[in-house]
Amino acid sequence: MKVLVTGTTGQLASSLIELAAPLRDIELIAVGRPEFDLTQPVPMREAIVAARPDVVISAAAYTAVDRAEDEPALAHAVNVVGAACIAEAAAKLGVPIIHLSTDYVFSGDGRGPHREDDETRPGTFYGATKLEGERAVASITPRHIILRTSWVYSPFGNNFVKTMLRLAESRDTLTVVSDQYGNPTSALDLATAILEIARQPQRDRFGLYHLAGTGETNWSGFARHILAVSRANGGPSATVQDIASADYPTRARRPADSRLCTEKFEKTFGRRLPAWQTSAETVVRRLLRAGQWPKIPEGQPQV
Ligand SMILES: NC(=O)C1=CN([C@@H]2O[C@H](COP(=O)(O)OP(=O)(O)OC[C@H]3O[C@@H](n4cnc5c(N)ncnc54)[C@H](O)[C@@H]3O)[C@@H](O)[C@H]2O)C=CC1
Repeated sequence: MKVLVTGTTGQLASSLIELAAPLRDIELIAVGRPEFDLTQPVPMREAIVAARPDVVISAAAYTAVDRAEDEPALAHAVNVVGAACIAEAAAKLGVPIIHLSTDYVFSGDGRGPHREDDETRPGTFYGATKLEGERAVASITPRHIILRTSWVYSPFGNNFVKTMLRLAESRDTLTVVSDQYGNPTSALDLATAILEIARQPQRDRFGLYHLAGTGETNWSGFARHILAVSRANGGPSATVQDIASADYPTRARRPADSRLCTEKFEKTFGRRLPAWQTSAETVVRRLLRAGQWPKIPEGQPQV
């Protein structure tokens, strides 16, 4: 079967490309910049229709949470108009779309874990555009599986794991916020689950789901685990000191508790993602083996 993914360099798209490469039953086609830009979604929509995939995975997004506050039009163009155009292509072909969304649709002021039908109230422009994107996709085609995920990391792109390793190379102590709770999710785990869904997109499974790594932590707990694994494997290490979000002001205010309840996904698809600690260990060890982690991303590393 042909599976098309939007984005060619993102964490999830890269994970899908890597995992699908050895598979005989899946031909993965990745479309993205520079040829296809979601701010010019019509050519992308036409390219998708012309490729005639059996399933579309809408993974590309404007994910710069802080910058979105200052570039609302661009974030909206990509996350709402772009997402809608991808859904239109899937609808035109009559094939299912698997669309990615975020825990940041929740304000995080209440207590998690959040269920799919809990009240959404994004506190960031990024979260607001992702929520509007979800709604656009759902209104364009009933053949949708919308997956809200959280705190994504992987061997690819920029993410919190790489940032912690990089910072630990040059600092003895890292200060990390300890009052924001969530579920770290390996893009490789997410991609594995998505490929499985793509193989069997039954009608009675269409809908909105939460899908994230099993277990929960806060950012400083996540950092401690990353650095403990790194230390045990001869990589960089540092002491992690807890700080409050109030002491680490960011342009966009992050949810305090954006934990996702994944029960609905587990009941429907009969599986859950591995424990976040195990998957984080796999990614840290892989990064250490590769011996490199790209430069620290601009601004806050959290999405
Ligand atoms: N990274 C995270 O922590 C989280 C991500 N998500 C969602 O999961 C999905 C996958 O995220 P990641 O792979 O981590 O994101 P990423 O930031 O690693 O990759 C985003 C991809 O979108 C592409 N993109 C951005 N603007 C584009 C445009 N104008 N035209 C074409 N492509 C464009 C980028 O080139 C990149 O390939 C996204 O929908 C994101 O909103 C949800 C929760 C957390």
